Amino acid sequence: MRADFTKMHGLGNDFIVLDARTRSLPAIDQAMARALTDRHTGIGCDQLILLEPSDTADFRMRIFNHDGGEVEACGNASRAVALLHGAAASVQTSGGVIQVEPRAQGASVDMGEPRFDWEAIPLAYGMDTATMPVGWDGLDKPGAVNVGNPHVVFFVEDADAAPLDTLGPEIENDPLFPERVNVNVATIVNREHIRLRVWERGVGLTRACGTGACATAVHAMRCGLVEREVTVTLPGGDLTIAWSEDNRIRMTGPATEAYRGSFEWDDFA
Ligand SMILES: N[C@@H](CCC[C@H](N)C(=O)O)C(=O)O
Repeated sequence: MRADFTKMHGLGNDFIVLDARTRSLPAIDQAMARALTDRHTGIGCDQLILLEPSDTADFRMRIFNHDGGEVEACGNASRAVALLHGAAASVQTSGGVIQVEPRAQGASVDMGEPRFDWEAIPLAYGMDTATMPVGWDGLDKPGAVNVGNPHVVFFVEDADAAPLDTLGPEIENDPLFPERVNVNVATIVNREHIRLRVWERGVGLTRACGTGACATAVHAMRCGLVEREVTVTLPGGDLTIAWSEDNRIRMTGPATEAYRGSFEWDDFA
């Protein structure tokens, strides 16, 4: 069987989107997700996105990382699917229901409420998630936030100089994080601007991470370091993140369709 896909990205964090909302597709397992996301022998991307019908929202978005693992949330993909859908919609994810709204050249997304309890991150044992008493070779005292998926955030002098390629995988796989974790290193430029690099769980270094931008901005706001609306500059470009008085995170930024294509399902199954 031939299957259609759309190749999209949000600030260079790229996706294969498969749309099974009106035409069902065979089940996707971890091995198939890995085969499709492979940049040498597959189509290649950071995340594979599968759209399906939903009983509780306008549609459901499932997210598979580059390593094939299925995860709960993806901020950049939320904007991409808003663009693809072409209208405001509620989207069921395993991290919660989010609200997407296409905008000129992108989308704005209500990402829901952040969670700070150590059990909700999740961490292996209890501690203060605003200033965690832990460290890894010079990266220390991070904060932890769950914005649908788990994040740890380090404030550093110079995010570009942080050794994320070596410490990222170490921290991602530390037993402190039973579900593993996305690792953010951030520099506060001023009260309205943060620079950020992200080591994504199940992927590695990416050009941008929407949930990482949300988690980092909210942690910086929780620490009183920035205003309740900030620009977060990632290697791939800028996102605007706001945390409202009623505890909801709004992310606004670009999304792009790169091209469409099709592939033979059995070649990857
Ligand atoms: N690229 C994403 C996050 C994708 C999932 C993440 N790697 C995880 O494992 O939680 C984003 O834009 O938020």
